[in-house]
Amino acid sequence: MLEKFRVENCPDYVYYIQNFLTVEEENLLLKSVYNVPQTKWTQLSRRRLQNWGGVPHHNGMIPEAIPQWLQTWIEKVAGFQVFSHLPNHVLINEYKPNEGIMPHLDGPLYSSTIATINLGSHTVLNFYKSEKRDKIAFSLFLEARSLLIQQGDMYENYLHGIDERSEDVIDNSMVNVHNNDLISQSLKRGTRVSLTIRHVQKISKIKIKLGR
Ligand SMILES: O=C(O)CCC(=O)C(=O)O
Ligand SMILES: [Fe+2]
Repeated sequence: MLEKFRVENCPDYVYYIQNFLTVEEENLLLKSVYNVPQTKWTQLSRRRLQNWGGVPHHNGMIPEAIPQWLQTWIEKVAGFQVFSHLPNHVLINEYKPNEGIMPHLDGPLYSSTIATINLGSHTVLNFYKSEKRDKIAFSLFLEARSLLIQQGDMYENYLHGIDERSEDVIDNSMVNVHNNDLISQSLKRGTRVSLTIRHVQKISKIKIKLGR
């Protein structure tokens, strides 16, 4: 089912689905993201984030209920049958222009399939061979309303990061760009919201009793 979305010229496996969401769905989802209490946001120096499902921890994540507006999207993405377990965690990141994320690996807290819903603005996700952080191996051009699925070698062995810039020049290092009209175009970034949907492997048995 996903085969026609497979991205070539990069390690196994990457799937990229343009217009996975309609504009209406994008607006509704953004509305839900911005409708949460301010205390749900964690402000970092170069982005802010919301953790849903619990905070992953090497001793085990203490599970928290995921709201229906997110669960709906978890189930839509799981419909592609790429996950061996139903995802139990969503990390929402918000990047303003000139914000990004340093090259990193997501590590063993998560199972090795990850889905990203992209909202609000394009960005460019860069990949690095673990031993060579200084040189970009290849990149993906992520458009608003798209879905990215990564698995296996791609997830386990390549660092990923987003440069802190206000615009991106599209070039041939972006392995999922097939429209030659885009090459050399300079695109201004807006505010991007990404939803990273994953399965956290280790769950704590401790149940938090809610007061009452
Ligand atoms: O915003 C993105 O697409 C990347 C987020 C990310 O790499 C992370 O939170 O670990
Ligand atoms: Fe990451």
